[in-house]
Amino acid sequence: MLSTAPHESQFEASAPGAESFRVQSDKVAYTDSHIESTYVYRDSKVTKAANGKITVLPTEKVYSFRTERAVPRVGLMMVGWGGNNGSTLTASIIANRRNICWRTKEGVQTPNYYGSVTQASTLKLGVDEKGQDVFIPFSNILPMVQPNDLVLGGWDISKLNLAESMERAKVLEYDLQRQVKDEMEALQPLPSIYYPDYIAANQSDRADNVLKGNKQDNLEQIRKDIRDFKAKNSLDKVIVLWTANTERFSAIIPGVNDTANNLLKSIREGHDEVAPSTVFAVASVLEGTPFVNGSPQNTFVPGAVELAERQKVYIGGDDFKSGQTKFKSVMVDFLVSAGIKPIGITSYNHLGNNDGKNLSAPQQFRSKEISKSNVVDDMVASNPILYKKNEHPDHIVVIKYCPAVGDSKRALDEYVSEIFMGGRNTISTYNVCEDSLLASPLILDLAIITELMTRIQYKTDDMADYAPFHSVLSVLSYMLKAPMVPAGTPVVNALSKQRAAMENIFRACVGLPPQNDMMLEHRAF
Ligand SMILES: NC(=O)c1ccc[n+]([C@@H]2O[C@H](COP(=O)([O-])OP(=O)(O)OC[C@H]3O[C@@H](n4cnc5c(N)ncnc54)[C@H](O)[C@@H]3O)[C@@H](O)[C@H]2O)c1
Ligand SMILES: O=P([O-])([O-])O[C@@H]1[C@@H](O)[C@H](O)[C@@H](O)[C@H](O)[C@@H]1O
Repeated sequence: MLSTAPHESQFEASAPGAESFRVQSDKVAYTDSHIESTYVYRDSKVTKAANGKITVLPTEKVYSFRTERAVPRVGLMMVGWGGNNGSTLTASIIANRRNICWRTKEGVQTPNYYGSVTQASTLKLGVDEKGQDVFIPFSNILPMVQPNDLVLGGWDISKLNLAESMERAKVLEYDLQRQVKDEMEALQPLPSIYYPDYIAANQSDRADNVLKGNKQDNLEQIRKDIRDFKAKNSLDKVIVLWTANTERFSAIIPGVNDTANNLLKSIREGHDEVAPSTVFAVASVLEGTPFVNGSPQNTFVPGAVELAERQKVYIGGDDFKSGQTKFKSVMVDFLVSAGIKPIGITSYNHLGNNDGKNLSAPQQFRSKEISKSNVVDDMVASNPILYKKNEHPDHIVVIKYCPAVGDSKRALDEYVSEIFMGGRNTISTYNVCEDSLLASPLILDLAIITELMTRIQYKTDDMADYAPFHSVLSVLSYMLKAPMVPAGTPVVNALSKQRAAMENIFRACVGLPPQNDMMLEHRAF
């Protein structure tokens, strides 16, 4: 009998910062300071004998997790604070914090955090006594920083204050801008590092707020800025996040940036091949402050990664996955997992904001082309039925600068696939991505989840004590086009897998099993 019952579910939300639920299990303990869980991590080990016979052995490994419950006072320092993303996020947090509403031709708008996975998505906690799903806000799974509580600051090579930057960005409606203007005017980006060779020459007219001195002076100044910001605002923690312009790639040079000590020496000596973003990353790591790269350049040269690992400081990147690429990481996952073979992916967009202006220069475009092009590799590699070894779809990335469209990027994509019996399927999409309105919530999630990870430790039976995760925070991959992972570990771009990994790690921290969607209770009864 076909059921016409509506799919009813429950939604349980709690006041910001209040405990939303307790897991009743002998595998979970709630102390005043921590949530402690014991989690059985199950997987399958596959072995292939010489005769080709494959054996699969289910495995179990016990992890103990502990999460500090106290949410600290957190500062977010953005590099490129005066940019479209930085100014849009800042104004939006002010609007949410003060519940500022504004009028548009559609009527009265209210502030929200749509597009943030932590603030505007939910996860299934379980089922109630009627078998109905119970959902909670994603942010309720573990104690997380509330966006409204973030203390914002940062640097920019442009000396405009945040109100002038917001006006220059032309992202937010005037009626909202006018209501936050006073508070935004008081926000002034700190002078920043400017090495003209690293960003497009067309950015030079913005560079009127620039640090003097050599690279070592710059490093020490940025470290001091972080310390001063933390002290001035009585912060417990700071997260530094790069949302400044896309830089050209740095050449990886043995003896220059291949090890932590060589990189520190190169900064002392003022070597040309050390980018501003790498100086910021080194400064952050030396201050014990996590650093996240929202742009595509290779900020994290091998020496920077080694330094972060040595200092046990979290780093993450690269390049916010906000619209066109986010969609691509869903489309290709859908096609390949459905047994359909994409053979041509043509990814074109034009945008008219300053990001687009910077990307109109070849070297800066090349950085972006790399991060946008690699996003399908894991999905293609997962299906040798469709793809021979080293076979890939044709994947074209085109970005054009068109001032007329401003921040409202137009993404036109075409997916040509081989289907049943030699057939062809073509899917074309036209996606108007309001770039900064899509990227700003991701900056929130990157900061909030990075901070949460600094409060989670794990321990396995063969470890004497708890330890932090690996310094390269691959759990941030859902928000990033070119996810950084610990050396030798797999890169996952498929959006659904990225979200599941993040959710299930946090579920394990409160002793809950992974979400598996088997719904056996509705199938076998
Ligand atoms: N949807 C998106 O907006 C999106 C998605 C993915 C990646 N990104 C990346 O995020 C970054 C910011 O995007 P945006 O739209 O805000 O760009 P933007 O050009 O509006 O802002 C960048 C800001 O960085 C400043 N800047 C440049 N070099 C600097 C330095 N060395 N130190 C401090 N400030 C510096 C510029 O003056 C500018 O204010 C770009 O690299 C872009 O490629 C954006
Ligand atoms: O929408 P998305 O692909 O995730 O990301 C965007 C790109 O499509 C666009 O080409 C680029 O200019 C932006 O900086 C951003 O990277």
